[in-house]
Amino acid sequence: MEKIAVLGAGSWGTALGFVLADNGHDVRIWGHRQEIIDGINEMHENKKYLPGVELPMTMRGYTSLEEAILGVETVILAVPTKAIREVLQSLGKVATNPLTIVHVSKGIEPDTLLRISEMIEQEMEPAKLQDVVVLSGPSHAEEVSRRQPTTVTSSSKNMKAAEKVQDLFNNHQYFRVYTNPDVIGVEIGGALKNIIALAAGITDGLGYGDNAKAALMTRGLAEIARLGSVLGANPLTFSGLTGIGDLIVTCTSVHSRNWRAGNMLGKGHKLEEVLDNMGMVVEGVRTTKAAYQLAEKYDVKMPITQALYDVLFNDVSAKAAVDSLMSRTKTHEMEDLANILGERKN
Ligand SMILES: NC(=O)C1=CN([C@@H]2O[C@H](COP(=O)(O)OP(=O)(O)OC[C@H]3O[C@@H](n4cnc5c(N)ncnc54)[C@H](OP(=O)(O)O)[C@@H]3O)[C@@H](O)[C@H]2O)C=CC1
Ligand SMILES: O=C(CO)COP(=O)(O)O
Repeated sequence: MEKIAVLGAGSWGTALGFVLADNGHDVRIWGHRQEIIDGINEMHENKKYLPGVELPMTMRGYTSLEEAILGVETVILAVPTKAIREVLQSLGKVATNPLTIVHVSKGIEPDTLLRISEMIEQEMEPAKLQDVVVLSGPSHAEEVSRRQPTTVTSSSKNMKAAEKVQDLFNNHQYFRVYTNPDVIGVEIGGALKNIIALAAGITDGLGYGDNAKAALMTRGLAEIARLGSVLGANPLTFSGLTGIGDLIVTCTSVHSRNWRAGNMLGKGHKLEEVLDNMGMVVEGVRTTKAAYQLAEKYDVKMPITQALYDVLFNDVSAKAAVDSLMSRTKTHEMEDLANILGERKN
């Protein structure tokens, strides 16, 4: 049994705290909203982010970060990518011992183009950072917190740390954790699938069918793998849980905020209105900007990302974006991947 702090009292932080508490750990969940933390402590429910789920008594909520991390060696970082730096800066001020930081967020920072593990290494003083681990995979909070079978992957430069996190979370009833040493591939797959889920929501919203969604998922995975390989990922990771697995769950589930946001865009709603209505993070919007910038920087073809960027930020209509994708110059399906694999061999 270990004392573990979860930073972020949203859907995912709460659901992961639930798994850790089920596994017998002493879980301290930190959030910055008093009413959410009061709800967790007094009603054993996170009414805004996981309504209807009875949280274990052993899960305590805190609004003081200093109190939440007292005596803790492992911290789960579960806030949206946009809030990561702010939370790490607060953490750095109150941490007194080296921490293993397990991040579970799925995004890339626009402009710096950093993955989250890189942001953590940049923000935390080395004396306060033991290891960085990423936990990612096809896993909606709504299903995990109802103990429905789920599989995820734990990844770190230090495989011993990845295995420790595997042991902390693994639950024989409903939460199976694999390991993978490819941190780049795991983070890129998890972040970029949100772009494709937005696009899949858009085609559903436009009234297109399963053929369109299958095309987006398949060609979407091809462009994720193309960029990921250039960034140093193992291409095989994209056929795993954090690649195709997460792409499937996010593009096909009504739980997905990215899919739901895309669906509203496809039905003609404006981006601002969609984001205001969601009330939860839609990571794919900022990540589309970051991936667009990465594609330009590394000269990687990412037509779906580029089309979505135009819909989100250049006022191009969803229908026009689909038309432009369909009328692109004809090409060989495997051409780009064959080139990448050729380059990796040389
Ligand atoms: N939900 C899911 O099923 C899964 C989510 N993820 C990833 O987990 C990450 C977190 O998402 P999720 O929990 O779903 O998001 P939610 O929108 O459900 O919750 C986000 C939480 O973070 C809090 N927060 C935002 N900014 C700050 C800040 N500056 N300081 C402290 N707390 C802050 C929010 O507080 P407030 O109420 O004030 O906004 C809220 O409690 C994302 O990267 C997502 O992609 C990964 C796998 C599954
Ligand atoms: O990452 C997720 C499932 O694996 C959650 O996706 P959304 O953020 O689109 O809800």
